[in-house]
Amino acid sequence: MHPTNDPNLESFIEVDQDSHFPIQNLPYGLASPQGGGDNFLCSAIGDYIVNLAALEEAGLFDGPELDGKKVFQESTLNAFMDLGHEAWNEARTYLSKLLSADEATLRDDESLRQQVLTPMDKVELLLPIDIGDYTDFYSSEPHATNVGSMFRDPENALKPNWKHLPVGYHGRASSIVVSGTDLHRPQGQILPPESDDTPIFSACKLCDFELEMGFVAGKGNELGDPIPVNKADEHIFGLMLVNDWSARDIQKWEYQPLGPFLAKNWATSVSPWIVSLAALEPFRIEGPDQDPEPLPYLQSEDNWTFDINLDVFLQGEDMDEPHKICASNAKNLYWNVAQQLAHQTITGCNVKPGDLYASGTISGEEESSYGSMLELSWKGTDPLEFPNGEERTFLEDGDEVTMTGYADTDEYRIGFGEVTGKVLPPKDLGL
Ligand SMILES: O=C(O)/C=C/C(=O)CC(=O)CC(=O)O
Ligand SMILES: [Ca+2]
Ligand SMILES: [Mg+2]
Repeated sequence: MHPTNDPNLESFIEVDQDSHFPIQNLPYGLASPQGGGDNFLCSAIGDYIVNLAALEEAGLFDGPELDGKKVFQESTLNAFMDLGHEAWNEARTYLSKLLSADEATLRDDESLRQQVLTPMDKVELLLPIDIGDYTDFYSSEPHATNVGSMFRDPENALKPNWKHLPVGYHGRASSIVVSGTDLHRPQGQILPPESDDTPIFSACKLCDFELEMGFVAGKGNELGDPIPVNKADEHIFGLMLVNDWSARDIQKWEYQPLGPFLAKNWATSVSPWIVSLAALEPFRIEGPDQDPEPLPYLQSEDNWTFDINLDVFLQGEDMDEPHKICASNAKNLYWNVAQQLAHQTITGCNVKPGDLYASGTISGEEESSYGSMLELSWKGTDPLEFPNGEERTFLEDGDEVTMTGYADTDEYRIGFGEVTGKVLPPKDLGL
């Protein structure tokens, strides 16, 4: 085990047992101080934000990879990600040491601590990466089976390609927003119930979320040179929570034969934190049996996956608190991130630092682990009931959806924080 993952490692900063941010995590983000001042790239420990720009400025990242670099003075993580996995590991090792209980450099320097540590509730967290391209896969078998059954044919829910390749589509990067951004219900073409072929213009009536995880590409590849599946780790910087908001009625009418288009381009929300692959290393578990055996370019050594708990909460305007409506896990994915990246690039397609690759909706076998309203309410036929007597088939105006994710051991928890967003009423477009 890498020393930065040692469960016995402790920081001089107190961290609650159930905090998402023990010293073994050290996620990456971008903070904006509430009282004004410049944004800065950061990490987190317990209830504190760690200013990476200040640590760099103080010359404390002085290893062979990072010495003299100014990557943390930037307004996104892209330049740092472009340095590659050896630089990421060096930053993690140095940060882990600086924050550890038996290292005096930061612990005993009051003025440096003032510059570097800020209570988390004194900053706003922004999107820490510049996302050039966004791909969304479709990699959970229960989800693909459920959607295939509802949209097409329950007898042939999975298309013949599904177990041979990680099905995906190219999404829209410009509308990716950070947690806390509220969104207007989208409008567009939908089919009214009385027609099979003549659409109307309407606000979306079947507004949905999708529980997903995304990985962020770090170092890219040259056009023409695929990333081999067992080298994918070196190109994946870390993981985020993703809510791929979806307009199911727009989708149902527009999607054939090229796949989702406007149904999913109006917003995709992500957590402000990127958790590194290095921090998730202890949570790699054996993946599902893949039968038929994938083609060689998709054969991932040890066929691993991640064990990460994922929960979804919904709070309507008249509800006193958020209610858990889904408990799923990243291990419900059939295809892992290495296979997804190998597949994305096998044609020679190049990826760039900051590209986002979402997993697809992560549903498990149990109804309580379905990762979308479409599945939870079974296309609106089986409403969810809430303690205040309200029901939901799809999202209503004012509904706030919050997703959270964490991997657990007995000793500590590696969390992603949360991704949250509220559905606002449709804008008046004067149409
Ligand atoms: O099966 C379909 O027609 C499309 C299903 C989806 O909603 C695509 C999608 O966003 C992938 C996913 O989240 O799993
Ligand atoms: Ca999706
Ligand atoms: Mg989207």
